[in-house]
Amino acid sequence: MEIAIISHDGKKVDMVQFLNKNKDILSRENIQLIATGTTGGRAEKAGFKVMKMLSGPIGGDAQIAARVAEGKTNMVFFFKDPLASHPHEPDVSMLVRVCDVHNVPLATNEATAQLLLDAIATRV
Ligand SMILES: O=C(CO)COP(=O)(O)O
Repeated sequence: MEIAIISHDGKKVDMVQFLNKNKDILSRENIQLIATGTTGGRAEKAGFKVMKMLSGPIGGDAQIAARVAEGKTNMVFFFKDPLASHPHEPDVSMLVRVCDVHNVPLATNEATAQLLLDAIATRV
């Protein structure tokens, strides 16, 4: 199962904490992590194996959306910062839309991501 992790700058610390908290499941052999560039770099520093795309503002969200559309990415954890504006908002909306088009689970906050991860923990 391929899980994409993405976090806006204001949520990167939360994302790393979330990853560490769920290290057991996220390090399983049948889970592959992919990430936007900067989020992926933080995850690598925390010891995770991650396939990094471009940074979000220069196309990383779009690359992950393409993988969702191609059926390669099965779940998306996108810790959005609702209190900041983002120049690449069209890419963010596009990713959300593509997840809906393809019925791919998308968590836009930590609480939802935790529920999704707990739901698959017994299956992967
Ligand atoms: O901007 C982002 C998502 O829209 C995240 O990208 P980075 O992980 O490269 O910062």
